[in-house]
Amino acid sequence: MNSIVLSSHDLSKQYRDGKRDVQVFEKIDFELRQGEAVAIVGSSGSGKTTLLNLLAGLDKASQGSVEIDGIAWHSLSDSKRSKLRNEKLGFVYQFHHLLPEFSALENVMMPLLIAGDNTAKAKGIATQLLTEVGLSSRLTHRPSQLSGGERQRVAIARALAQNPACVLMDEPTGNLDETTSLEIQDLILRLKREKNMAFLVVTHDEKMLSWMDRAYRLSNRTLEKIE
Ligand SMILES: Nc1ncnc2c1ncn2[C@@H]1O[C@H](COP(=O)(O)OP(=O)(O)OP(=O)(O)O)[C@@H](O)[C@H]1O
Repeated sequence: MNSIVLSSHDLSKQYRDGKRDVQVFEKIDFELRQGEAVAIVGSSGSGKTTLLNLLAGLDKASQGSVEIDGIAWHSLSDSKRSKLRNEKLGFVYQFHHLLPEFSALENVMMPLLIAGDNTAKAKGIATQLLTEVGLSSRLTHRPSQLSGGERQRVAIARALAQNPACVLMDEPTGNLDETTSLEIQDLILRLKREKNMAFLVVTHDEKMLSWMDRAYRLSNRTLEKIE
């Protein structure tokens, strides 16, 4: 069986709201293995973003722990946590946050340059990734010159730049039409198959559930498996 990339144990989160504590969720046990695509759905305010941030080590749990490749986020210093996050995780959000003044190629090169690769190496890897997502003819286009689906594919290529074990996606098809959503679906399925990458997708799009390996609903402060 493929190894576990991301897991949570007894994970609880509460926020202090004025004088009272608001429990978002409690005692969540979760596992994501290499090569799996797993979805989490839930109504607005159910805690999906909070959970994603905890899994990514971007926020601290109230109780319980999250492990990435067997290492607990809370056992690391801030700098080691950032380093591990950059190495192991890729992020794709609905509003992809591409840098508007840079080309598709430069946007994908950026995390590699920040990680210390030289320009030639970063350019080579970014060109290959953009080719893999079907954008070899769009390398020099800026985000404003690309369609919504093309921008999302640039964001996916950028998330893959450091060959992460796991890609976390928040509403990856949220602002896309049906045809473009299907293209993103095909791309995720291919990357899963060819690179054995794990995908965790937070979505409102219930259509995505049909092609996921597993799906959960965040509701009543717990994660319920959707059968
Ligand atoms: N920093 C915070 N302080 C206090 N309460 C918070 C904070 N962040 C989130 N919450 C509350 O926690 C709950 C879960 O929020 P969260 O953003 O995780 O939900 P969500 O499922 O991602 O919602 P949506 O689908 O609308 O984005 C909400 O009730 C929200 O108001």
